[in-house]
Amino acid sequence: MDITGTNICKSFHNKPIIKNISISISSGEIICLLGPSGAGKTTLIRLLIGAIPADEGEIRYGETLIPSLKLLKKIGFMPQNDAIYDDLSGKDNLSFFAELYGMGKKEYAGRIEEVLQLVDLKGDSNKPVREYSGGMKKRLSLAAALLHEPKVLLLDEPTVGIDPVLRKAVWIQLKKLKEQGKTIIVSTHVMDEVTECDKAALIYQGELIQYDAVANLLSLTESHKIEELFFMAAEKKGGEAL
Ligand SMILES: Nc1ncnc2c1ncn2[C@@H]1O[C@H](COP(=O)(O)OP(=O)(O)OP(=O)(O)O)[C@@H](O)[C@H]1O
Repeated sequence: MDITGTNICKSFHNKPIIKNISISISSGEIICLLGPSGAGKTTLIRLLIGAIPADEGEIRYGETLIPSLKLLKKIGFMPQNDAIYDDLSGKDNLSFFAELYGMGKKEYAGRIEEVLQLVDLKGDSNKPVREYSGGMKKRLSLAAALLHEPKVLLLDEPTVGIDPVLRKAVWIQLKKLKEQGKTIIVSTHVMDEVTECDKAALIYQGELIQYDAVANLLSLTESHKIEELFFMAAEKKGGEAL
């Protein structure tokens, strides 16, 4: 499902946080929203799922305007701070989310096993989440976002706080999901992760400073490092890049 944002603006307390961003994401692509802390990535994701309204502009999934109750079932969202319950087991957390998504018990029992397998948590699914490591919690959150087989996945910093081996495992899973035709939007401030994506949207101080295929973006740099594009943006604006 293609996603199109047109002239999106959002302010908090009269301070512009998202400044006239237009972006098109084609079905089946993995794109990353890359930018330093405070650039506006989480705010843009919240706008893209319809969790907060834009002050100006519009967002459409296909032809449908966001927010839309009908679309909610097609969207999987993984927040930055894992929204899972420590006292419940991994499996009980997933049952809870399945009920929230309005899935029937018969439907979700099998699906829970599938997503647990996908994130490699089958062996630990009966343990309470308080006994999980940070990486296991991230993987459980990813499983929760996938339960209802959404067409579009928005993941807010899915690899923050997890070690490089698990980070790689998350990316392998995301690529498998892309192969299944899912559209995936991932926010990150880890510049290296950009090479895992088809396209990168570089967000700096609430503006979309570049949006292109990763190879094209790298060709704009001398160092072949994406940081350089932020340094150039900072120089223009007299601010700090990272
Ligand atoms: N609900 C809110 N009310 C007021 N200000 C907010 C709100 N949400 C975000 N902001 C502000 O908007 C700016 C962008 O925040 P946002 O969380 O979108 O950045 P980010 O790029 O996701 O950062 P990080 O990488 O640290 O998560 C910050 O200055 C933040 O304080």
